[in-house]
Amino acid sequence: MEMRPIDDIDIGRDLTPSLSPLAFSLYDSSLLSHCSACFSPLCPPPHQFSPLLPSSPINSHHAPNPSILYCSPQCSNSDSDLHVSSAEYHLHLPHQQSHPTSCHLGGDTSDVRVALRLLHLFEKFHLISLPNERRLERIGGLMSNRDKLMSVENEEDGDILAKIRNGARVMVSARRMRDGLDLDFSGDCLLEEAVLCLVLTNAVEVQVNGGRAIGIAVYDTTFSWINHSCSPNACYRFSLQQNSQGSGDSPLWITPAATNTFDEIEAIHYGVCNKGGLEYGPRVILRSIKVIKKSEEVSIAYTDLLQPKAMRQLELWLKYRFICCCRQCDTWPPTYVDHCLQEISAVNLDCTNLSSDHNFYRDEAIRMLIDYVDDATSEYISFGNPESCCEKLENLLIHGLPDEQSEPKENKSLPIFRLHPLHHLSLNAYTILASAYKIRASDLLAPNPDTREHQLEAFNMSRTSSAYSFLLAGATHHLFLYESSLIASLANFWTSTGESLLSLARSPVWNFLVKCSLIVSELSPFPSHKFCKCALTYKFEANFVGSHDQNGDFEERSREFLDCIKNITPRVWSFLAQKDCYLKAIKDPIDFRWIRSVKDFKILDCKAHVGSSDMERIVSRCEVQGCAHEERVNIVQVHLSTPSLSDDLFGAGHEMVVERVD
Ligand SMILES: C[S@@+](CC[C@H](N)C(=O)[O-])C[C@H]1O[C@@H](n2cnc3c(N)ncnc32)[C@H](O)[C@@H]1O
Repeated sequence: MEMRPIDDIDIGRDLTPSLSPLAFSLYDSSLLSHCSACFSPLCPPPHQFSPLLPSSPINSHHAPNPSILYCSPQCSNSDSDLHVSSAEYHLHLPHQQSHPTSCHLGGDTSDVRVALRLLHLFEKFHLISLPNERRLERIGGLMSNRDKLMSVENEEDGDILAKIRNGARVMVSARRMRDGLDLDFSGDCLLEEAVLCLVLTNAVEVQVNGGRAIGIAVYDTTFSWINHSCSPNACYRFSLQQNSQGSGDSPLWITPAATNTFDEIEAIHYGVCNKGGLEYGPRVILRSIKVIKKSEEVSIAYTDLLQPKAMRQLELWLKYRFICCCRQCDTWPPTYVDHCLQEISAVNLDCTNLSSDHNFYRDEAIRMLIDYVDDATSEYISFGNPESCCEKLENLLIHGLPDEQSEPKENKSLPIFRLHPLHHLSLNAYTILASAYKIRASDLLAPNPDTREHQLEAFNMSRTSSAYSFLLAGATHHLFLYESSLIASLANFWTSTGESLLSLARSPVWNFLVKCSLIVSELSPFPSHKFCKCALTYKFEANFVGSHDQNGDFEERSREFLDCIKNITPRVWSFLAQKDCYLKAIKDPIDFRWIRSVKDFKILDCKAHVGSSDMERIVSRCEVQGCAHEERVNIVQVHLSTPSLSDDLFGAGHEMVVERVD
């Protein structure tokens, strides 16, 4: 099945009203911090409410070891019945180790909890018709993809199969406990497996506050029949407001299209499933991000588009078992964006002598770089040490892989590989660094909020955090110029950057720095505390929220926004970047024209960064490499000098390896 528009669609239009979920659940990590019914953050006890069990009073926050919590009696009232009748109540979480259902689930249980809730819904609407296995490929119109997900071709497939099998057995146990049946069960779990596969195939992550994912939800066929593309023409956002379906909602602009008769027959279930949406929980709204012709398919991204092609393809295969053949994936040589996201620099690579060894070392280096970034990130996420995480990531960004990581093979010295600022690992690093510096700032202030010294240090960390946000947005902005579907991530990054800058300018230290003339004069009139939001955001909301003419002067607003960014960047960047070695080396966080693949390498663009004789060397080296290998060649923009921190880290010293097939 797929979805198509009912008419030609402009860019920036809501294509659906806000759609209610069929089932949803928080990730285990958010269960004690967010309400399980409305997903809003929980206040500290006693303003937390346990599920209402058949015999318990409504404010039963003293219930022993509840697995889920609500923010209000109303939320508890709405969801408790489903929690109990779906048998989710009988599914215990890993922290409740003694329970028979807990030992089978190693990781997060949200998939299993959503599957239990969906199974209950399907039974309620009589959508399950056992023992016909064919029916388990699609339930209520939603594809389970069971056959593909449960077939094993390699080791990773085996892990997924085990996860599905274990999850299905846990579901059976929970349902049998609910029904008072013997837990010693030896039958099959076909139905539970199919519903769990259906969740893996159709669930989307629910993101709040521009990016943080706190749970998953499954929507009806209007949303779930939309296929994936790595260059999608639509994106989606969530609304956590209760009863948000109202007069401001867009009408439905999309309709199903079937590719075979079986699917057409299944579409009969479409209406049934559509009536099963819950009246609470995260709602989803689809929006066009490109002009879409009536004959075109509507597509969204199932994966993070800021990953290079190989990673996107691997993720899509592991999660959904299809090979994406979209325009972005089918292009060879890879698109400019894919070049940028995947290629690494080799500092000491002698490019007159490129051999297959270098490709081998390069692949090894990529693996080591990924492991290194993972290790550094887990210092922060798993071990609560943001300082060590910052140190490791910045070391990597500045110096490349540390020496001990790249041991020489057979007495040959290895090329030193370095990430350039648009590589997907650099983008990951900026995200983590922005968050880690922010946490370090608040950790520093927590015990000593009034000490001027601590305030200043915390302010410096906050400004470094803002700078990394800015750099992430600027780098993504550059990629967006070549791939417009990156708009959804980009919008989130600019929003976080704006919020981070405004909170910096509202901090008490800002006024102190202004008084001491420590803030450069161009910045002192920054309209800090007057606004809690960007003035353009106010304008945008006034024009577009609730308006059916959403396309109105969208383009003009976008231009205004870009002008604003270009205007403030020179004034703001040097101030933000001044406390950080890596950031200081980046002259302009939104202008990355100096990173060019040879294909569109323009001498004029680079003259600003290197002298003309250097320029000639670059071009001639590229030509030499281009002629030297006929099939697959590495073209290296020559590293002109060993970069040092006092140099422009990426300007004169930058190089980038670009692969192409002649
Ligand atoms: C959420 S469903 C999308 C609707 C689905 N086509 C259907 O018929 O119900 C996700 C599944 O659709 C298929 N799919 C989605 N996008 C695809 C693509 N670009 N190429 C091939 N299969 C795709 C995969 O089987 C995937 O597991």
